[in-house]
Amino acid sequence: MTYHGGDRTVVVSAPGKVLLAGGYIVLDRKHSGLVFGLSARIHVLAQKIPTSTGVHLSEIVVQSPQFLNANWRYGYHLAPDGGGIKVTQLQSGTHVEPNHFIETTLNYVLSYIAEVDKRRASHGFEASSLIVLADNDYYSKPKESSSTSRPSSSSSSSSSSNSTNPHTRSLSAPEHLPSQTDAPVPAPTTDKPPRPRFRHFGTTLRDAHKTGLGSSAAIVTSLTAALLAHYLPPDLFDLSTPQGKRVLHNLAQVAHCSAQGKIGSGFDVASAVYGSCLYRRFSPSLLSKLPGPGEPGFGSALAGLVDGEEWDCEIGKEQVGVGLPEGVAIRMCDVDCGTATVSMVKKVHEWRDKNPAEAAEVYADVQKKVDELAGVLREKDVAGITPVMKGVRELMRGLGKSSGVPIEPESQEEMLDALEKVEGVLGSVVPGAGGYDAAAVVMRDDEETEKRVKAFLREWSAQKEIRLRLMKVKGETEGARMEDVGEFKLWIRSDGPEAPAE
Ligand SMILES: Nc1ncnc2c1ncn2[C@@H]1O[C@H](COP(=O)(O)OP(=O)(O)O)[C@@H](O)[C@H]1O
Ligand SMILES: C[C@@](O)(CCOP(=O)(O)OP(=O)(O)O)CC(=O)O
Repeated sequence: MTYHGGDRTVVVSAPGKVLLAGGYIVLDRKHSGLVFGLSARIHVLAQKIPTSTGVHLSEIVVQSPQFLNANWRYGYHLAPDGGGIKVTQLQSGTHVEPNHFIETTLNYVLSYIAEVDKRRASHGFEASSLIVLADNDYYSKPKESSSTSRPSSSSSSSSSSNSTNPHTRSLSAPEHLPSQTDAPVPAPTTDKPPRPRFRHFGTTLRDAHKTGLGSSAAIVTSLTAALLAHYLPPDLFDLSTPQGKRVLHNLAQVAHCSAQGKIGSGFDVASAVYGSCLYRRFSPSLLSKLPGPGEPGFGSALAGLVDGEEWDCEIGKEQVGVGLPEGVAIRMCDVDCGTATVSMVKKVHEWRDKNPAEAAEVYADVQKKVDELAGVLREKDVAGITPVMKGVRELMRGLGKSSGVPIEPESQEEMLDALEKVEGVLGSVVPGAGGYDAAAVVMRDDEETEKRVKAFLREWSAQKEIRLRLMKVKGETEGARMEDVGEFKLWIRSDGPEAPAE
């Protein structure tokens, strides 16, 4: 007999991140970093896959309909000796590349659920479908040729009754509706099609061009929350409560760290859950004793850790305040270049270990600027933003020079100096680890400033033969949240029960 813990249809979203100040120092628990959530979110819709009477389907299907070949099917079993629930990717027909972040998240979250919801028998997971929908800014625009060869929602679903709804117009629906790859190529039209909310990128995920907004943290967080909200009854998981957020944070951190190889400070998962904050990391030793998925004792050790009191990270929401000063926005510039965060971190750490006294001094100076920047933003001191941000840039440039790491490389320095002269721009930085791939701009939130910044970036791109663009995404303070299921009707299975909104 299968236990139904709720199996509700839910949609949860989590925001992307920008580490405005505190890169590198935030890896050390002595210090903290100022992180903002972003308006670009990754949404996960969780729903039941109905089966005929008497048939038991043990399958969890995850689909990312904005990409080619992005359907992952998993079987699952209870591992011996308390090893938790272990999933195995099922292959049928075309080879589907594994998705390490999704698979790891399923192992951790299903094991946690099986452990805390004792009423759920060992095989008590009803089959479910999870659909991932990422806001368009997470990836660079596909080239024109590829975008016209893919069915964009506006064409593929223009005959649907929902065609006037921008949320449902964006894509053909995933597998249970006509398949993306088989959908007809839209007839050429002279009208510019409306911009879909969730566009098809015309590539596999591996070939997609990420813009560095923190896709893995946002997907791990929203997938974790969707699974918890789908399978657990509300008395065991409620995202609107501090306890619900705590469980989500701890579980998503553990899963993300494991998938990522335990290298990050976790600021990206923290902001995916809580939104903007002054973040102090947890002690890395917290995770050191946890067995891996499937290993003896994994299930209970995981639940003990997630629900336990040892978490020493600090999420300073009050240090950041309720939002940015009126009329000021954080915007992101995609520089269309990659940066290797991991090797940069390694090199900075090598330098720090060889020069402990100098490094401690620089780290302390950066920390001062992090606190000052949080302070001017919190106090809505618009005039204070420019000098503090200049100070952040200077220190990060210095850290880069000392350690031999291109944190603010010359090409970025030159560009940011020129950008800061544009009227309405209050400050800029290379966010996070820095490098060549992005710039964050704090600017006046009005059309004229946006036009001037876009014109500047166009001109600079032409002059330097690079591709720089202002993304739509803006800094925002809210973290993970339940979404209105009604807005995602196109992706709700027509063969399943119409679900309550939340
Ligand atoms: N839309 C998506 N659907 C499914 N998986 C995704 C999606 N976006 C990101 N991922 C997962 O996250 C991984 C990217 O993580 P990573 O390289 O750390 O990038 P980021 O810096 O954006 O977090 C992908 O390989 C994939 O496993
Ligand atoms: C160096 C860091 O402190 C900041 C890196 O920030 P980014 O925003 O550059 O990160 P990725 O998008 O994952 O590359 C490492 C960390 O804190 O995890």
